[in-house]
Amino acid sequence: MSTIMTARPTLSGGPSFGSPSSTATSRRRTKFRHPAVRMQQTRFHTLIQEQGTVLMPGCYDALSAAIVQKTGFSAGFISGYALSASLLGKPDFGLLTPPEMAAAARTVCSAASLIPIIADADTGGGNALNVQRTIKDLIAAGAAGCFLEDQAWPKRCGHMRGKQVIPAEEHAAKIASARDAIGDADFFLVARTDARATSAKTGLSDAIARANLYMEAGADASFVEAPRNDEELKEIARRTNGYRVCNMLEGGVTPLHTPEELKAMGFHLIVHPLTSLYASARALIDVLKTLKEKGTTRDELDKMATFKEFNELVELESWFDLESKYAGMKNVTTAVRT
Ligand SMILES: C[C@](O)(C(=O)O)[C@H](CC(=O)O)C(=O)O
Ligand SMILES: [Mg+2]
Repeated sequence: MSTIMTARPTLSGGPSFGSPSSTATSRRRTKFRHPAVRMQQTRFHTLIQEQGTVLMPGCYDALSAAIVQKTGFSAGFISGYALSASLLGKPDFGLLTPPEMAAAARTVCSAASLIPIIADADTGGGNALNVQRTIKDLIAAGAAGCFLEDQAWPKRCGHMRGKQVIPAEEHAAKIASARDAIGDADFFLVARTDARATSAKTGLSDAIARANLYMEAGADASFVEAPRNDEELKEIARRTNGYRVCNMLEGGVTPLHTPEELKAMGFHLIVHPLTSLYASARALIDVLKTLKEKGTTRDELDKMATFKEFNELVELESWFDLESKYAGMKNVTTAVRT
C-alpha cells in the first residue's frame, strides 16, 4: 500500500529542482501549478529511490511480460509501438486505441503481477476529458503508471519524421487532468514531450521548457523524446526538474547507453521499449526462413526454446498440481452426494 507524501519525494542522483529557464515558462508555471501538493509515494518512486535508475524493458503481451519478470527486471513497460506491431501488425502511427492498450495492460499486469508496469498512453485518446477515461482504465487494468505525450493526433513513433505537437498549455492541462484522475492511486505519471523534433534550432529548448511546465502541472517525471547526442542528453538532465526518463531505442536517433552512464548524466527511468519486439521478430524471421527453405527445424533447435523450457516458463507444473487438487475434491463431492 502506498503512503501519502506531503511534498514531492527527495530526488536522489539528479540535480535539484531549478528555476524556470524562461519568462514564458515562468508565466505558465503560475497558471499550471497543480493544487495537489500531496503527491503519492508510488511503487516507481520507491524503486527509483532504492536503485537510482530503473531499467524497464518493453513488452507487448502476457508472454513477453512474464519473460521480463522471470529474467529479473524490477519493472516493465508496455510499448505502444510494440503493441501496435503485435496486436495489429501495424506501425506506431496512431492506429492503436486506448481501449486496446487497456485490454493489453490487463493481461500483461496479470502475467507479471510481481513487478510494476508502465503503460504507453500515447496522447491519452483526445483532450483532457478523454485523458481521464484513459488513465482510469489503465489503473483498473493494474498498470502502475503511464507515459502521456504532447503529439498532435494522429501521433507517430517518436523517432519517425513528420511529428507535430499540440500547444504546451493544452498538454499541461491534460497532465493536470491526468493527475486529478489518478487521485490517490499508486500510479506514476510521466509527461513526454516530442517538441525536440519540431525545430533543429529551438526544438531542444522548447522541449526542456515543456518538460518543466508539465512537471508543474502534476507529472511525476518528464521524458524529452529523441535527443540527438550526448550533449543534448546532458543539457536535458541539467535543465529539467525532477525525475527524468530516457528512451534507448535500437536504431533510433539517441545514442545507446548503459544505465550507469545514464545515471551519471542524471536520468532515473531507462526504457528499452523495442528490445523484446525486435529480438522476437529477428528470431521468427530467421527460424521460419530456414523452415521454409529446408522443410524441417531439426538443425535449428538451439535457436528455439525447448518444450521443457517453455513449459517451465508458463509454469505448467503448477497447473498439474491444481488439476490434482480439484480432481481429488471431485471424488469427495461425488462421495458426499451418493
Ligand atoms: C517509447 C515508444 O513510445 C513506444 O511506443 O515504445 C516509442 C518507441 C520508440 O520509438 O522508441 C517512441 O519513442 O515513440
Ligand atoms: Mg509509444
